[in-house]
Amino acid sequence: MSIRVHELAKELNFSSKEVITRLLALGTDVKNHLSTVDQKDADRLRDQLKGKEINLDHSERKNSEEIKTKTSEIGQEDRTAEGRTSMPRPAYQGQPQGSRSNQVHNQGPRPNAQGPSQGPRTGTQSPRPGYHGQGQSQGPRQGYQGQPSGPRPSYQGQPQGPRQGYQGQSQGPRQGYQGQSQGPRQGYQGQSQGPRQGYQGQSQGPRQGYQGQSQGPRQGYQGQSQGPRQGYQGQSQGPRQGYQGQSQGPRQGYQGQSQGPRSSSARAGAGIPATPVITEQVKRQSPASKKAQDKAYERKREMEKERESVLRAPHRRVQKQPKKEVKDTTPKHIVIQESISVQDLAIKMSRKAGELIKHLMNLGVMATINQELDSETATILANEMGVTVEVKAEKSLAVIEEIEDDPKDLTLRPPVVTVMGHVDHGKTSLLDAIRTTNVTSSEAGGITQHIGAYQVEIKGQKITFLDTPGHEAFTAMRARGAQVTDIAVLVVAADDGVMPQTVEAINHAKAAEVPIIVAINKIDKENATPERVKQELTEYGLVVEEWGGDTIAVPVSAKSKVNIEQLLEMILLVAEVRDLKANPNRLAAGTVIEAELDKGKGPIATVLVSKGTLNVGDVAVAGCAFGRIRAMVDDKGRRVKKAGPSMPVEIQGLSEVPEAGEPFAVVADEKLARQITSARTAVRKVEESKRTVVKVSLEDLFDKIKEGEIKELNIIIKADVQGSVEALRQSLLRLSTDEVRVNPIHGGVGAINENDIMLASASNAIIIGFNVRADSNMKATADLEGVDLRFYRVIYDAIEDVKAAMTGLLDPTFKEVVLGKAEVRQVFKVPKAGTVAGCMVTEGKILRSAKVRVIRDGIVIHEGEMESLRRFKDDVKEVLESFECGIGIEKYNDIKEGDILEAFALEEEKRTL
Ligand SMILES: Nc1nc2c(ncn2[C@@H]2O[C@H](COP(=O)(O)OP(=O)(O)OP(=O)(O)O)[C@@H](O)[C@H]2O)c(=O)[nH]1
Repeated sequence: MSIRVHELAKELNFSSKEVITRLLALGTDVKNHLSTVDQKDADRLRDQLKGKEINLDHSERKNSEEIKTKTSEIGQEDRTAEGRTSMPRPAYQGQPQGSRSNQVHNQGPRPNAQGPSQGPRTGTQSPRPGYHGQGQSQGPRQGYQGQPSGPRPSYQGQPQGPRQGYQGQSQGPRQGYQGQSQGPRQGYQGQSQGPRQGYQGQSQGPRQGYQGQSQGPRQGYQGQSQGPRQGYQGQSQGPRQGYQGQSQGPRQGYQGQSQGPRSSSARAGAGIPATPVITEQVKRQSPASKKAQDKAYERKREMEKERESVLRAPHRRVQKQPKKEVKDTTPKHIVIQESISVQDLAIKMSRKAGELIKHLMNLGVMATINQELDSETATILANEMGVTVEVKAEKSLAVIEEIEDDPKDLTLRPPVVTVMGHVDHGKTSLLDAIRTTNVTSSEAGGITQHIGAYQVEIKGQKITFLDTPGHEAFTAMRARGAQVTDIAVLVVAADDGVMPQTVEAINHAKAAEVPIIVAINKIDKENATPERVKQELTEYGLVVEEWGGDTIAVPVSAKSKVNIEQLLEMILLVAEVRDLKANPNRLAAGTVIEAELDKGKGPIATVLVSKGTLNVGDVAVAGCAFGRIRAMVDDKGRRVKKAGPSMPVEIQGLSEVPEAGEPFAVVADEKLARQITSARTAVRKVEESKRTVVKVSLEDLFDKIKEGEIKELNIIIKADVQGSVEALRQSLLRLSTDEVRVNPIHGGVGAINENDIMLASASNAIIIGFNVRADSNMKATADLEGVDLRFYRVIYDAIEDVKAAMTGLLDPTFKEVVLGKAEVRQVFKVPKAGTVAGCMVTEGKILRSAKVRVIRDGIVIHEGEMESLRRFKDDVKEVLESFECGIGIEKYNDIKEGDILEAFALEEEKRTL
């Protein structure tokens, strides 16, 4: 009856592998655990193992010394076909005497086994895995080697306890162990002197693995070697891997009496185990060995702790280091553009925005996180914080680069005309007359649309008229940087002559360096005196041709449509002289004339093409708006697909409503358009935050002159009477020097109005008010536009200030601060006290201590001290807005109802130069 290997193994309480080995040793052919073994072979194995079992039982009750004996006996019974067994063992040679894997004293023929081996083997002689020999081992040790007479992987020496890998005086050949084995074995060589793999007992040649008394460098164990070793070394002095008993060389792992440096744990003396790994075997060890082992264990623990702390220490340092590095990595140098927000700067500097704001406060700048800082402020701030700054003006996307056209590509384009003039002089009528008297038959029947501009054709040539008459719109557009007008038509009613707004218009056109054609209108009227108009015009630098000048003046009647064509011809003539040209074959660019949000069409904008040709389908950018042009309509309401230079068209397709006066341009694609508009939005934000920056002021005039920024000081003079305007103008003109020319671009009678501010803004001028005021709205506008307003009551003061500013000596020690305004509602004559004005405080507050100024129709008629301030019958120190009060002015009684009393104080001001 046969039995399967695994069943037999189970029965014998062995592993299948072991059973297979044993069966093979018995000559039974088995391959694996499923192989069948016949009854006879199984019995043979059973018989063989019977004795061993007895021994095993017995050995469990013995101490290690006995165990050794038992194992020897077991070895005789040949559990592993090695030692004294008669079974062949692979790789064994010589006379093995030491313990080997599971076999001691085996004598049987083994494959390659020759001679009595004494070297170390895998395992020991004790009933421990891998232990054999006479090592006097007392405790379980791994890799321990006392004074082994044979080399073993790991442990060698005088083992006292059962150890893994221990080999005492083993004599049998073992795997990896070579005691005094003399027979040729694989891996083992007892007293062999030749090179061996694995153990070599007393060999002297180079060996791999163990070497008994070898002195050469060895891998693995070396008995008395003296060289450096890896692992434990018994008495060895040579280099070894694994354990070495009394080694003196540097070793890796455990070293018995070694004196050399060791990595990992080290044990003193021979036979002290490195680690108590095999707990089962601890039971068997003697008290002495136990004590020694405990000691060793404790010591090892200590060493491990030490080692751990050493390992941790640098780790901790490594963890801390990055923190330090984070601080150190704060940039020391940054590159910024011309402006940067506090937040962005903080990010660039790797600092907190709050920190920057704090520093800014220390520098006297109150800023929010989103506030844009100019490069100068940002540089000062960063320097304060130890960071150097490089300002790199990157090419801004916000500005579409101007492409210079080749002169040969340029062709004549129609002139763009703006009609200006005084109120009611007939501007609108003239524009209508021109539009309706349009001479082209081809356009007859076309419904004229008001899209902000229109074109007329005369003698085959076109003229573009901007629909919004007046210099206000013209200047407002200029203030936005758009100068679309080529020629100004100045309408002067022949029956009225040159009026204040006529003068304004002349000055605005001159400031823009736009040629003027005078249309003397209403000549149909009986009281029309065109000659007087021509006469008056000369006073403003416009001398008509017939009087030897270069100003073209055409007498017209808008109402009767007289001389309209002649006017148009004159416009063409001037245009011809100006040689107005553009390149039609390029991407279009121009200006937004008007824009609105149409309920049906969305954002619509009338644009005037200045160069190139605009096509439906083009992607256009207008200010901060962009989009693909869906449709275009001309001034006659016709759908068009193209619009060349000087042609006004209404376009649809923009993302939002752009502002009038903003430039527009066609770009390559929507992506670029999007980039440009987002850059412009950013720029706009910056500009908004910089709005308060004064363009030119008397305070910084000297600096700007010095820096060469200003070569011309533009001044607008507003005075109570024309005589004062003239007097101031002449005096200021005389201040011109080689470095800077004083240029009074406009002078007029009356209060400072929005047009003055717009002109000043567009022309970078300052405004001098002589005996006139600007209302609070105008002041706010001036502040917004960055226009410097100056008020004087003495011409000499005004002259002196400008002079001082030009020479860098301006000393505005006192600055006037308007405290409040009161409107005179009633005037009382009080005996002895004089005239008292019953007022309503309309703005701010009136202080008793303040100075007071009497303004009538925007003109300052008196300035003096306040004599009394009363609420009902009580004297008070101040009266707030919306309260009534009585004001008496020192030595002044000419107060009238409707006058404005302005309370002001003079505050000392530090010079800013
Ligand atoms: N007799 C006569 N009257 C004219 C002539 N041109 C305009 N008018 C009249 O003058 C008045 C003012 O004309 P507008 O065209 O409104 O003048 P404006 O300059 O546009 O006026 P504002 O829009 O207020 O600035 C109207 O009543 C017109 O009829 C003209 O050539 N002859």
